[in-house]
Amino acid sequence: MASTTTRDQDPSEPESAIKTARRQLQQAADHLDIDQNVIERLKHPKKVHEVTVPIERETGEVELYTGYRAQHDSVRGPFKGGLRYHPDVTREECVGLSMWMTWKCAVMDIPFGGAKGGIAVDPKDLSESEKEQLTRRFTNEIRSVIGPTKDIPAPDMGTDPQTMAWLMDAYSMQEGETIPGVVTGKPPIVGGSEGRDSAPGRSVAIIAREAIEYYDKDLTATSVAVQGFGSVGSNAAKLLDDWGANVVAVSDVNGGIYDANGVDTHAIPSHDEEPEAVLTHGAPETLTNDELLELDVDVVIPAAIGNVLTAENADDVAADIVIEGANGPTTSAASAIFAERNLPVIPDILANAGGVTVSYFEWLQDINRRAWSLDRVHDELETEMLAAWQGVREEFEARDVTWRDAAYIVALSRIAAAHEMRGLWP
Ligand SMILES: NC(=O)C1=CN([C@@H]2O[C@H](COP(=O)(O)OP(=O)(O)OC[C@H]3O[C@@H](n4cnc5c(N)ncnc54)[C@H](OP(=O)(O)O)[C@@H]3O)[C@@H](O)[C@H]2O)C=CC1
Ligand SMILES: O=C(O)CCC(=O)C(=O)O
Repeated sequence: MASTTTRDQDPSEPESAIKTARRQLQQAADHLDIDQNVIERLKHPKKVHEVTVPIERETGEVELYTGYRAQHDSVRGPFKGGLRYHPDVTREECVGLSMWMTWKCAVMDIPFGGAKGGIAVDPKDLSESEKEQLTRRFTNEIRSVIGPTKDIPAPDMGTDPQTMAWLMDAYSMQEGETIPGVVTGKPPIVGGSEGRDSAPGRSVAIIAREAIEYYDKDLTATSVAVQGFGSVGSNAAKLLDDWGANVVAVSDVNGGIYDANGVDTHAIPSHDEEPEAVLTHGAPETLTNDELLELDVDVVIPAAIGNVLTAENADDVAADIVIEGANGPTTSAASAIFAERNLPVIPDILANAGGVTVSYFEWLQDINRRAWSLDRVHDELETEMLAAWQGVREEFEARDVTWRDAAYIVALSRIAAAHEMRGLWP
C-alpha cells in the first residue's frame, strides 16, 4: 500500500485533528487531478463560531464554558455533524472533526456538508439539570447559524438523545413552532429515528464483517477487541457478538476486561446505561486501554477517543485488521507505519458513517412527518453501507493506495466535482 507520509517523516505527536485532516486531504488529492485551489479551500473551514456559555451551578456559582460550532463545507448540502461535550474540546479539534464530516457525508453520497461542535466541559461533572441549562444556553447562542436547511447538529461523545431533545426544544421555543429537523439523534417520541442511537456501531459492525470476508476470514472464527463501550463501541461489539464473532475484550475510560472465550457483551452496561461500568463486570483478566490495542486478535476497533494509535504503538498492534470506530483514532505517523506494514486500516469516514446516514434518514422522516420502522432503517442502512463499501473497495483495488486514501478519493472526487459545477467558491 502506497502512503506519501513515510515513517521517516514522522510528524510530531500528538498531532491536532486539523493537522491530521489536512495531511490526509493532501495525500488523497495527490492521487487526483483536482484544482489545487479547491484543495486549499477545503483545508479551511467556511466559518467557526465560538461562544461563551454561562450556567448557574447548583452551588449557586456561575460557571462559564466555551462552545464551538465549526462549519467546514456545504457545497453538497447543509452543514451536518455532531456535538461533543468533553474537557479536551478545542477550536482546532472541532475544525478537524468538521472536515472529517464533509468527507464522511460525501463517501456515503448523502446531501450534506460537514460541521462539528462542542463544549469544553466534563459532562460527568454536571447534574442533569445543569446539562440541560448548558445545552439550552448553547443552543440560544448558536441559534442563528443552525436550522434544518443550514446546519443540523447530532450526538457525539458526551451527548445523547436527551441532549438533542433539549436542543430541539430550545430552538423551537425561540422560533415559535416545533422544528424537529433542526437536530438529529433525538428520541423517537419527538421526531427521532428508530435505530439512530445504535447506527454508528451498526455500521462499524457491517464494515468489519465486509472487511473480514474481504481478507478471507470467517466471522465466526474471528476474535475482536473493542476500545470504548459507548454509543459506537457497545453497539459494534454487541452486533459482532450476535453475528458469531468472538469479542474477547472491551473497555471504557478506566480500562478493559479480557476473556479468551468471549465476553458477554449484552451483560455489560453501555456508557449510556452506566458510565465507567466495564470493570465492574467480572472477567478472567483486566487490561489497560493501551494493552487492549496491542492484543493478538484478528480485528481491533478503537471506538472511544482520537489519537490512540500512534508512532509509539503502531509497530506493536498485533491485529490483522483495524476498523476505526472513533473519529481520528490513528495519527498520521501511525498510518504511515500501518501502510508500510501492509496492515489494513478501514477509516472512520466509512466505518462509523452509519450515524450520519441514519441522521439523514431522520431528517427525511422529519421533513415528511412520517416515521420509518426499525426494520426499514436497518435495511436501508445496510444498503447504503454496502454501496459505500463497494465504491471504496473499487478505488482500493484500482489504485495502490490505503483504504483511507481510497475513501478520501471517493469523497474528494464528489466534493471537487460539486465545487467545480457550482463555480469553485460556494
Ligand atoms: N455518537 C455518534 O453518533 C458517533 C460517534 N462517533 C465517534 O465515536 C467515538 C465514541 O463516541 P460515542 O460512542 O458516541 O461516545 P460515548 O460518549 O457514547 O462513549 C464513549 C466511550 O468511550 C469511553 N472513553 C472515554 N474516554 C476514554 C479513553 N481515554 N480511553 C478509553 N475509553 C474512553 C467512555 O468510557 P466511560 O463510559 O467510562 O465514560 C465510553 O465507554 C468518538 O470518537 C465519536 O466522535 C463517530 C460517529 C458517530
Ligand atoms: O449524525 C450526525 O449528523 C453526525 C454524527 C457524527 O458526529 C459523526 O459521524 O462523527
